[in-house]
Amino acid sequence: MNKRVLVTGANGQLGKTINELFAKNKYGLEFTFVTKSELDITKEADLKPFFKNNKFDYCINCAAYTNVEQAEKTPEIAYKVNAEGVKYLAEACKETDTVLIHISTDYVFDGEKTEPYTIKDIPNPINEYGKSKLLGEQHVQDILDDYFIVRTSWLYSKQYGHNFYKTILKKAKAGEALLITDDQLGCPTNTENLAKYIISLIAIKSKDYGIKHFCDEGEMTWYGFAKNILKEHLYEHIKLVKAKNYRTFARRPKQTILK
Ligand SMILES: NC(=O)C1=CN([C@@H]2O[C@H](COP(=O)(O)OP(=O)(O)OC[C@H]3O[C@@H](n4cnc5c(N)ncnc54)[C@H](OP(=O)(O)O)[C@@H]3O)[C@@H](O)[C@H]2O)C=CC1
Ligand SMILES: Cc1cn([C@H]2C[C@H](O)[C@@H](COP(=O)(O)OP(=O)(O)O[C@H]3O[C@@H](C)C(=O)[C@@H](O)[C@H]3O)O2)c(=O)[nH]c1=O
Repeated sequence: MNKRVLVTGANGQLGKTINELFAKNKYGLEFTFVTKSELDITKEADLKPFFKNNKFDYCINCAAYTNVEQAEKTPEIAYKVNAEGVKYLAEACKETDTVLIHISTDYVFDGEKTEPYTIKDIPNPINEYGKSKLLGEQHVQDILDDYFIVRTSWLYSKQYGHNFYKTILKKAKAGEALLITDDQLGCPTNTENLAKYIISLIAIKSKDYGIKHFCDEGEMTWYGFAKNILKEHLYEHIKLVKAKNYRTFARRPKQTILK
């Protein structure tokens, strides 16, 4: 029998990628994609009947508040979605025996470790986005037994959404010189690879529940990532300057390579 899979936050870059790659019922999966306007995860009263009426086997939660800078200025919005909304989602999954595949972030770590972060390392987020995402993880762990928390890093789609990859291309196309921080180390992760990993958990009927780390190979700084993007698109003539202490509103962890 087909497994019924709900994807929340379907208008985001990961949601759209899952839709593009898997909506046509591959691997015997039957998908329902819901955008924020169709199912707002912070609306508890809408969420529970929706789950009860539909009987999903899995819920892939791609819904999140991902604006790291704005989260620092108005944290309550980030907590509402990334923590409270996730709690309601976990409760709805609990009541309906739905396995939750929840996506989290490398920004739950403080970045002070010199080695890659393992799933056993203790999170210690240094910005409001990371704190709100950690609280979301904790709700999932408190409420559910059958869950996957998939932490990933520096996510980008070449087609969909807002991300560093697209920002750099936009600036390069406009002929803007680029001043890019060289102070953080991480692994950019293409949404297509993450989407395949998530679906593989369902396809192989994994019951190895708990926290997972998934990122693409290749550690680099944002400067290095920008350099690669310019090279890929033959924009190597665009001026690219390493920034030390690039000023942002939110602090970012120095190194968040996920093992
Ligand atoms: N982007 C990144 O670099 C990284 C992301 N992640 C995590 O991966 C996951 C997917 O991220 P990504 O695809 O990049 O995120 P996006 O910001 O591209 O997409 C998130 C989606 O969630 C929607 N959304 C926001 N609030 C709600 C709500 N209350 N109810 C339902 N939907 C809502 C947004 O809608 P709208 O736009 O209309 O507000 C948007 O469509 C998230 O959990 C994120 O934290 C992890 C590491 C890196
Ligand atoms: C646009 C730009 C950014 N930067 C810096 C700012 C920041 O330190 C770094 C990355 O900038 P961004 O704002 O694009 O990325 P940021 O919002 O920090 O990305 C994070 O998003 C959340 C959702 C995650 O979960 C993380 O894994 C991570 O991907 O690059 C520059 O140095 N120059 C620039 O021109």
